Amino acid sequence: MKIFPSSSIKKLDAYTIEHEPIASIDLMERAAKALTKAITDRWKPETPITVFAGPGNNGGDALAVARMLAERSYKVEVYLFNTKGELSPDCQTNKELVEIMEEVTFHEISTKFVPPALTPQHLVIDGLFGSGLNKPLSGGFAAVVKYINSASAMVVAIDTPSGLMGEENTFNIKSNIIRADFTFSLQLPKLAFLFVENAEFVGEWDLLDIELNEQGIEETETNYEMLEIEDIRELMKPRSQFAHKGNFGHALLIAGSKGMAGASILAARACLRSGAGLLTVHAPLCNNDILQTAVPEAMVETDANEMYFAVPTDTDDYQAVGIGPGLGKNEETEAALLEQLEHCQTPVVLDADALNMLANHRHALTHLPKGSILTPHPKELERLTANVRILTSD
Ligand SMILES: NC(=O)C1=CN([C@@H]2O[C@H](COP(=O)(O)OP(=O)(O)OC[C@H]3O[C@@H](n4cnc5c(N)ncnc54)[C@H](OP(=O)(O)O)[C@@H]3O)[C@@H](O)[C@H]2O)[C@H](O)CC1
Ligand SMILES: [K+]
Repeated sequence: MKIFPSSSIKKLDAYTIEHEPIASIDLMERAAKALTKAITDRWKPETPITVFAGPGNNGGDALAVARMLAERSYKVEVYLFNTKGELSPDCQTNKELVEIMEEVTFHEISTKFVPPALTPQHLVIDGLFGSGLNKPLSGGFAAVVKYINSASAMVVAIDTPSGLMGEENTFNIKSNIIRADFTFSLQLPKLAFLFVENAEFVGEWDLLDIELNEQGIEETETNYEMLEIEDIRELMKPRSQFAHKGNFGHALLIAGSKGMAGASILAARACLRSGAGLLTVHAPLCNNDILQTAVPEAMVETDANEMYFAVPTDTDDYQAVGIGPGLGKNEETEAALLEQLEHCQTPVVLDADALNMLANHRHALTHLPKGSILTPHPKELERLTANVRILTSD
């Protein structure tokens, strides 16, 4: 699934509006219906609802949701923040529709805001800002966010938690971002949802289909994509009825050391599970019996060293080589790794300790065989890239 930066989302809306075609107010109505369904599926009509709406289309969505919930007998109170005396056209239209409803308690805030009581039974709907946020929140809006965050009510964010930038939040102010329990995002997830440091703001998130134009999504380029199970499924090649282990390549795994047999077992199982026909694990003698018992499907080639990887092996007969899990960082292992890579013509997957050791020998990364893959976790990546900027600018 493609992930678009906030700057492209407006274009995708516009594409749908032009090509479906649909009036933008009707697209908002569609979004509000989907949001209302997601809310009414989870919260009963007895739930008191407080809606916080901003001046843009995120606020417009929130006002339309307020109207639809009131039509379904929910008790709804609305706070529309119109501090500049200017609302987006669709927000204005939805304001006019909701403010006349007897069932809704409506407040338009231009200057003074007296915060409402929010109990643990309340559901807050955050429609202050969505994909149109262009800088971190401050001033009055930040105060409203802090108030909502300090309350014990449940919070549902429309499209995105208000205050969270769609992509880059390194310099954002954490206390000025809504901490939602649920985020119902319209059609597409925001890149920011996928970063662990934003989980406290986004809460549980779900995508609501608002039928944005498929062709628009296809034609619009983006640097980000989220791999889903369907994408992986498409990569899997069908196997013929008469296929056998000899048809699916022979992998070599250089892994494990004394006390780290587990890493080599997990990597060996993963390698076989991902489809390699044959697997040989190059391991120190001390791990031989463990490996042969735990992963009988794999062959074991023992290193001349009993405890750790110390002697490079011939890789010519293999189609892929995995190096790293549980290797340890012994000096001899480090030397063996460098020598192994120097002579290796077969694509390698470098993981774990192989990456940790290569952090001190980055030159070795420049002549890896074509098709090689590095799989660092964030800490390993940090070690690998430490001081890179300083090194390249010198
Ligand atoms: N396809 C879809 O996803 C659909 C989305 N919809 C909803 O629309 C919003 C995006 O609406 P938009 O009007 O573009 O933007 P916002 O509502 O998020 O906010 C715009 C206003 O906010 C002001 N702004 C921006 N940053 C700040 C800030 N830090 N402090 C104060 N004010 C801020 C901005 O004013 P400027 O003068 O700064 O431009 C705007 O007034 C999307 O999230 C969905 O909820 C559609 O309803 C359906 C299709
Ligand atoms: K929001």
